[in-house]
Amino acid sequence: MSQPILSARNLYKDYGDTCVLERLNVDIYPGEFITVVGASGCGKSTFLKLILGTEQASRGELLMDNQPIIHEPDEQRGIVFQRYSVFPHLSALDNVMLADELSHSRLLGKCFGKHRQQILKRASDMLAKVGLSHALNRYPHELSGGMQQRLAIAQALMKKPRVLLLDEPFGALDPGIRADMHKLIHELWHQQQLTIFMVTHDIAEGFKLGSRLWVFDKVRHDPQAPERFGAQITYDLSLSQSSTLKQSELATIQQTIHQGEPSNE
Ligand SMILES: Nc1ncnc2c1ncn2[C@@H]1O[C@H](COP(=O)(O)OP(=O)(O)OP(=O)(O)O)[C@@H](O)[C@H]1O
Repeated sequence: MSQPILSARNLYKDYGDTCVLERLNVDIYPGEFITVVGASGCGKSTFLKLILGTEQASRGELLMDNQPIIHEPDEQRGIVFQRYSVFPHLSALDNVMLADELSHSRLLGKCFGKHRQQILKRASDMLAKVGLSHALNRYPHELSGGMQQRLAIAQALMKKPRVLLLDEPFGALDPGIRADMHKLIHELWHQQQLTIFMVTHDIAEGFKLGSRLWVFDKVRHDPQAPERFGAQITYDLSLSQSSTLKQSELATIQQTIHQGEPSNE
């Protein structure tokens, strides 16, 4: 088996006195598609931020290629949020070109001549890959929700990241559009040989898309001090074996995800 691309070793994340994540010990291998579910506020986005490098572990280690992860975002890690991943004042094409232009010309953020032509070609190809060839010059507010997420994915992939982080990327989309996005993300996963983490509130989406599904939940509770203990990975399922999942386990996972939400009864 290949070496892990990422490893958590006794990883904790606290905010002040609140423990959000505790004692995570896990290896992630190149090419895995990990879907992450869990109750609201249990620390799913925090885990993505630790991988992205915008947050740091409070204790323990997060390793990438067996080295401590770099504590700032870099080209190896791309992220797409549910909303607001793209710049509203730039056209689709300019949004996708921006990171490359900035890395060639930090001062101006604009390239000229041959460099610009190369970046333009790559950006157009990337937008074609996500099905946005017809919308190169449109601004984000002129795009539908699904198109905006396609744009955000194109932008994140321009730097050829090895790890793609998706924080509820399809949560705001209609079901039909979601199905199209599922197809797209699966194609890109294979084509670009990505390792993907995707947070979702939709367990069916988690099972459908992932090669591995994690459930985050607290295993220890202190009623006097709810902030004392953080979430751990309580289920780590290889989805090729998901058929062996018992109905009772599925019900438990569903309960875990929806705990704390108002009931409809
Ligand atoms: N910068 C921060 N400072 C202090 N507390 C924070 C910060 N970021 C997150 N938290 C807290 O950490 C906990 C986990 O937040 P996080 O956003 O990771 O949860 P989540 O599982 O992604 O939730 P949701 O499903 O609702 O998006 C929450 O209690 C949140 O209030």
